Amino acid sequence: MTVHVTGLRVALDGTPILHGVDLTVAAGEWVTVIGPNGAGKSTLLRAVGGLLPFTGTVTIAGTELGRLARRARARRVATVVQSPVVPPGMAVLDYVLLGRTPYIAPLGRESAADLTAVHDVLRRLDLEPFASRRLETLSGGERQRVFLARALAQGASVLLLDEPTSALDIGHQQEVLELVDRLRRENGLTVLATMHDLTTAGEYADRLVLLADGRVAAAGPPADVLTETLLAEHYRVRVRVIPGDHGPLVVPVRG
Ligand SMILES: Nc1ncnc2c1ncn2[C@@H]1O[C@H](COP(=O)(O)OP(=O)(O)OP(=O)(O)O)[C@@H](O)[C@H]1O
Repeated sequence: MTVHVTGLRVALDGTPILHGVDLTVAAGEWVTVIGPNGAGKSTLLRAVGGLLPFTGTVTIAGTELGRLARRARARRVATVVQSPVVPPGMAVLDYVLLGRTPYIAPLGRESAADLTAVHDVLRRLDLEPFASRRLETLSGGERQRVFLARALAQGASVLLLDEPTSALDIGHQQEVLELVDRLRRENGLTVLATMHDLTTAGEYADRLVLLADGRVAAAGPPADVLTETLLAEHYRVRVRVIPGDHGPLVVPVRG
């Protein structure tokens, strides 16, 4: 499903944060938003996920976000925010099952298909041994995988990922990103993510969007955005950009 964002403006508590962002993610494409702290990356993702009021237009497969009822929207778009609120005492299995809410009738019970979907995603994310554990007893990285599991269990065609691997060791980082990429290739999942690790961002995305002070400063294939000049200008850092097998490798160097 194509995501089309036009003239997106967001103000938080009266402070303008996004100043007219245009962005398209084609169906089955992976776009990652990069940019320095405070640039507005999370705000952008939350607005596209319908979690924040905004002006401008966001359409999902041609339908304006605001025209979709909550359940219909949840079947199309799943968002993993940076610090989800966790109901106290909830077991991993029950939390991931919440991802199936858009398919369960109000006051109804989950079906066998819902449970199969949940177990499938727990298996894919190495989370089966944690199924009955309370969420608050998990490590930060284990919990981050559970948040992703809930979003995947939602079965939406568009996945919004805000810093999905920030708490993961490099092994799990690669595993999680490869899984998302496989779902994208096999099921046509559309991915809009934010990431701080520029090399990883470039390795997995078809296109990068560099956000700075609430505006798009550059957009295009990773090699066009991950340049020493653009990164020096927007991150105030000296980097060396080295050609890699799956995109440029960005190495910070002492100035
Ligand atoms: N309620 C608020 N009132 C005013 N400004 C806010 C409010 N909430 C967030 N902001 C500001 O909005 C800006 C964008 O925040 P956002 O979290 O979207 O940035 P980000 O690019 O995701 O940053 P990071 O890389 O640090 O996660 C920040 O400068 C933040 O301080």
